[in-house]
Amino acid sequence: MEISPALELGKRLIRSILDFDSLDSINQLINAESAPLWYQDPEEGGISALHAAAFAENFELVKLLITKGAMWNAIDSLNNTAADIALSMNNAKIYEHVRNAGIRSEMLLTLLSTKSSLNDTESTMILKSEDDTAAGSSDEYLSSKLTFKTDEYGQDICVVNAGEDEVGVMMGWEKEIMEETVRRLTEDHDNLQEGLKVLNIGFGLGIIDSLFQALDTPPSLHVIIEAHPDVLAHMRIQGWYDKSNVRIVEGKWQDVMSSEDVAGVGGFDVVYTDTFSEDYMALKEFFDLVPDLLSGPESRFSFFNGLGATNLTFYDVYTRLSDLHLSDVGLEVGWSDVDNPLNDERRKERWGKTREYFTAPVYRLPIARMALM
Ligand SMILES: C[S@@+](CC[C@H](N)C(=O)[O-])C[C@H]1O[C@@H](n2cnc3c(N)ncnc32)[C@H](O)[C@@H]1O
Repeated sequence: MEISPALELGKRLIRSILDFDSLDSINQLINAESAPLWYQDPEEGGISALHAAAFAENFELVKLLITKGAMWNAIDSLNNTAADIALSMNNAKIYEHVRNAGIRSEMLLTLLSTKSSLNDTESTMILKSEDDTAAGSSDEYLSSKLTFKTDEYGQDICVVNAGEDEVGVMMGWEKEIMEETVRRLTEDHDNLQEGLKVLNIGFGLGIIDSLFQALDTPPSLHVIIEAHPDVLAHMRIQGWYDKSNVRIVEGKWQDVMSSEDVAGVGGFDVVYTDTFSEDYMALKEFFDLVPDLLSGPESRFSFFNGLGATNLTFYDVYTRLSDLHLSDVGLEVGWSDVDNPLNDERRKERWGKTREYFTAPVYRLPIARMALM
């Protein structure tokens, strides 16, 4: 097939890098001939020049390409970024260089998109979800029908249809992550004996809420914010509305934070959020509210750290971005690794027919507190 001269140059650049040509001749293609750095060669598995430089383990060239504007988050046909390739080759130096370029670029994009005039900037490639099915669009999700069922492997799941796929809103296998989260949120908490004041956003299967209720001393107050009508109906059938220490706030968290049941409480001992179909910008918006939701230095905050978890580099970038943004609002995060319970042979069984959304080998669990001055 005939391709344009510009694409031909892009192809030559990738070939030249893979052939270990000298930095001078590669520079010639980039600087004098303006070979396009964005080009991804379908005949080479969809790799870009940056991928090729990671394959060739050419650190100087990786640095040069990043300086010249190569896209750190381009993925090849196997869904790998250049950083993933460096990681698979155990090249920490290249991995960190590309990943750090990602963190810088996403920090900048978050900053730009919070300025009102640039609110809808198209360039937020990771931060903004481009999926307008129920899995990526909050409005679409909230008006979709949910199904609660036990799958063919005996696992409780709550699913929604997103385009052709069935996507898990919450799946039973996540229980181990929720258990560890509750343990770390409550262990040795100063107010544990008198009953914690807990705020949870997103009920799903009610796994984390059931764990809070099952504490030796149940919460003195347990506020749950939930937006989906089918989940609320499910909660009613299960008797959550009848529990004396539980208050259910119906609606999107974005709309109810100033309500008496949330702002009127005067601060919580534990705050957790785990919503669905929301992107990083929404999470960042929530982070900004957290200091006002906590009652004091003993209070703890956590969130389901699942964004980007189908790609190691993206997961790392999101995790570090969260850490930086939480520190901007005065919160210090302790991270711990929990083995992904899907690493074993049960993996295929656990996903059943649903779309996989968490494939990282470890879950990076955050526990944040007000940083001491
Ligand atoms: C992944 S599930 C939560 C699972 C829960 N952590 C558990 O342990 O079962 C996400 C929940 O958040 C709800 N949700 C999504 N967007 C929301 C929003 N903007 N405000 C409040 N709830 C929301 C969904 O309807 C769903 O019930």
